[in-house]
Amino acid sequence: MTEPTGVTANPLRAPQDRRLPRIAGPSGLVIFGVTGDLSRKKLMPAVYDLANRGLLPPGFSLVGFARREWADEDFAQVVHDAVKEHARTPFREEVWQQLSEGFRFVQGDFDDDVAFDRLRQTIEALDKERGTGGNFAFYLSVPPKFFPNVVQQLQEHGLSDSSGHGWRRAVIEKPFGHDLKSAQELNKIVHRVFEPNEVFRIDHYLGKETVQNILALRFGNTIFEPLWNRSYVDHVQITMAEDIGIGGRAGYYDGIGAARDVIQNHLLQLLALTAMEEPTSFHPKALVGEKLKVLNAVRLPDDLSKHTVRGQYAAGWQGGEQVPGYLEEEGIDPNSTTDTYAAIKLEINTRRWAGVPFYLRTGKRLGRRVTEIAVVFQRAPHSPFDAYDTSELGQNALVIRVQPDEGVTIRFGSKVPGTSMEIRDVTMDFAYGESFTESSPEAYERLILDVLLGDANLFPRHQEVERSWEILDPIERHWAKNGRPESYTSGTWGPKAADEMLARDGRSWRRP
Ligand SMILES: NC(=O)C1=CN([C@@H]2O[C@H](COP(=O)(O)OP(=O)(O)OC[C@H]3O[C@@H](n4cnc5c(N)ncnc54)[C@H](OP(=O)(O)O)[C@@H]3O)[C@@H](O)[C@H]2O)C=CC1
Ligand SMILES: O=C1O[C@H](COP(=O)(O)O)[C@@H](O)[C@H](O)[C@H]1O
Repeated sequence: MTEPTGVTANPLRAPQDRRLPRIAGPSGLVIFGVTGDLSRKKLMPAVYDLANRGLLPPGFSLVGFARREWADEDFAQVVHDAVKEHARTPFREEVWQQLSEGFRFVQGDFDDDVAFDRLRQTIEALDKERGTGGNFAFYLSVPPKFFPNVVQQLQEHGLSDSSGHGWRRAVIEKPFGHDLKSAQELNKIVHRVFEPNEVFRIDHYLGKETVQNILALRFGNTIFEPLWNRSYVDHVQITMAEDIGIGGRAGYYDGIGAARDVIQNHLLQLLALTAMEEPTSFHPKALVGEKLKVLNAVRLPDDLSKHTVRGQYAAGWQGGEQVPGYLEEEGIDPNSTTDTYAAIKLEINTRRWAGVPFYLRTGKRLGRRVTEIAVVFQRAPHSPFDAYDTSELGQNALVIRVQPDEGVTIRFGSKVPGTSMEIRDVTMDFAYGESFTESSPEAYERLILDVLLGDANLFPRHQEVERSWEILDPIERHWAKNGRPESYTSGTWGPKAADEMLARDGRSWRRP
C-alpha cells in the first residue's frame, strides 16, 4: 500500500505556475462533530472563507452530522453564526446564499445505523441535485475515541466506497490514537476502509504559513544554516502557550491532556521541521523521509522525573476575570489527573544536534497565547569587554513567531549609545503584516482545500504519527505512575517544577 503522493487532481494547477488559484472540483464535505468547538470556530468559517475566495465549485455541499434535533435551516443558522463570529473574510450575502443552498443536516449518534443510511441517501441526493459527482470528504472532528467507530460505520453503510463514481476521502483529526498501540490499530482500521491516498491525518500546524516558512527560512537562505547546529546553538525552546482553559471541551480533553493533545503532534512536528536535514526536494517522500530521520534520532533523557513536568491549572485571574481551576470546569472528574501543562526535554542523537537540548512546553491558562520556536545561541567563546558592560547582554536568539504576532525576531547585542562600550540586547524584526500585502489563509482553509484537491503534502504520514507516540508513550507511563500533576495558578507561566527543570540545566524559559 502506498501513502498519498501529493498529486493534485486540479488541472488548473499547472506545475509551471503555482501561483494560480487552486480551485476544488465538484465535491462535498461531511463534518462529524459539527456542534463541537473545532467545527464552530475553524471548520465552518474556513469553508465560508474558501467560498468567499472563489475556491469552491458552484455545487459545493456541506453536510453536518450531529445528535441535535435540527432541520437543515437550523444547521444553516449555526453555520451562519459561526461564520459571522469567526470567518476571516468579510460577510458577503451573495456568497452566503449560494453556499447555504448546499447545506444539509443529518441527525444521529455514531451508533445509529439508520442515521448513516440517511447520510448515504443525503449525499446520493446531493450528487443528483448539485452535481457533487460522488466526491465526498468525511471530516472526523470528534473525540478520538470515536474515530474507529465512525470509520467502520462509513464502510458498513456503503459511504466509504464510491463504486467508481467519484472519490471518498477520510479526514482524521488529531490525536491519531492515544498511544502507539492504539494508533497502529486505528491505522489498520482506517486502511481496511480507505485507500492510503484517501486518508488525510490532520495536523493543522502544518497548514500555518509561519510553520511552512520554517523551511523557507532554513533552506531558502544562506545566513542561518551555517549556525544551525551544535557548534553554535546552545538549546532550542518550543513553546505553545494558550491563555484559554478547556472551555466546553471536557468530553474530549479529560483523560487526553496537554501532551497527547499537542506535544505528540504539533510540537513534535515543529521540532522535526526545525531540526531536520535539508530534503532533496519538497516532494512529500523526501520531506517525510527527513522528518522521520530526525524523529527517529530523538532520545529521551534517562531520568524522566528530572526532565519532564506536568501541571494542572488552578483557579486564578486572567484578563481581569476570575477563572475556575481545571477540576472545577464543567464535565471534569473532580479527581482528574489530566495534565493541562506539559514540559519535556528531548535530545537528538545526530552529528548536527548531539548535546543540544530541545525543550518543549505547552499549557492552557498560561500568561498569554503564543507559539514560538526560539533557537538560542551559545555565548561568544571569549569576551574582550568588561563584565559590567555586558551584564545586560543575553544570548543571541532567533525566534520564529508562529502566532499570534507572526514573524521572526533576531536578538543580538548592540552598543548602548553614549556609553564607552556597554552592550545591551536589541532585536531585529520581520513581521508578516509589514512585509507582505498578501494575507495568510487560516490553516484549516488551506488544509480543507488540499483535501478536496487530493493534495496530501501538508498531512503527516502514519510513520511520523507512530514515531511521535513512541517518543511520548514512556513519558505518559512515567507520569501515570508518579502521582498528580503539579498545580499552577491560572494566568501564570506554569508549575514551579518547570522552572526548576530548566534551572538544573543552568537555563531559564523565555517569557514571550
Ligand atoms: N477545538 C480545537 O481547537 C481543536 C480540536 N482539534 C481536534 O478536533 C476534534 C474535536 O475536538 P473539539 O471540537 O474540540 O471537541 P468537542 O468536544 O468540542 O466536540 C466534539 C463533537 O463530537 C460530537 N460527539 C461526541 N460524541 C458523539 C456521539 N456519540 N455521537 C455523535 N456526536 C458525538 C459532539 O456532539 P454533541 O454536541 O452532541 O456532544 C461534538 O460535536 C478532536 O480530535 C480534537 O483533537 C484539533 C485542533 C484544534
Ligand atoms: O490542536 C489543538 O490546537 C488548539 C490551538 O490551536 P491554535 O492554532 O490556536 O494554536 C488547542 O486549543 C487545542 O486544545 C488542540 O486540540
